[in-house]
Amino acid sequence: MTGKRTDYLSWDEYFMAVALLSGHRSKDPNTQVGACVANSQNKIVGVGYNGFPWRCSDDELPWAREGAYLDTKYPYVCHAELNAVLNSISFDLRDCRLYVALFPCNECTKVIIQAGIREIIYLSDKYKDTDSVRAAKIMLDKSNTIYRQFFPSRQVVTLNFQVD
Ligand SMILES: Nc1nc(=O)n([C@H]2C[C@H](O)[C@@H](COP(=O)(O)O)O2)cc1CO
Ligand SMILES: [Zn+2]
Repeated sequence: MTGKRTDYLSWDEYFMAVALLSGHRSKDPNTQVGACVANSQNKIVGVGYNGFPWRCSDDELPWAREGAYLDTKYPYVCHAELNAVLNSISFDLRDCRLYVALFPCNECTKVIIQAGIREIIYLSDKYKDTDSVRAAKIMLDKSNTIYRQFFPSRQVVTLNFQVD
């Protein structure tokens, strides 16, 4: 009997929680996505969330989902996965895992594969019926990149700023 805590976070829970926490930085009013890249030593090497590019003001670009293409967020927003890869401390993410709240789109999938990431762990696949996600899965299958949905054994992780 070591007295060790038993309810500590698993690695999967920990990295997914970091991804979700990062998503809380997103200004997107509809979908907040966070991503976290972990290496084979279980060290975090990059995090990101969906947002507009550097120096492109959140107050000037639109967050709309509908309307003329240029008046929506879609042409401008950087996806969480892209930011996590670009923010990472190493250019070479060979054998890393990417934790992300939402299944990657086809464009991020290209970046993920080219960076050397070998496994994607995701929570939601809410856009699975889109051609973007279909194309993503075609590329992931062909490149032998593993993807698996994460089914947590707990529903909530609470953060309390009040510590004693
Ligand atoms: N995997 C993803 N990572 C992301 O960061 N996003 C971002 C782009 C948008 O800012 C938002 C999706 O907006 P909506 O279409 O659900 O209102 O999430 C979207 C996807 C979906 O492919
Ligand atoms: Zn994407």
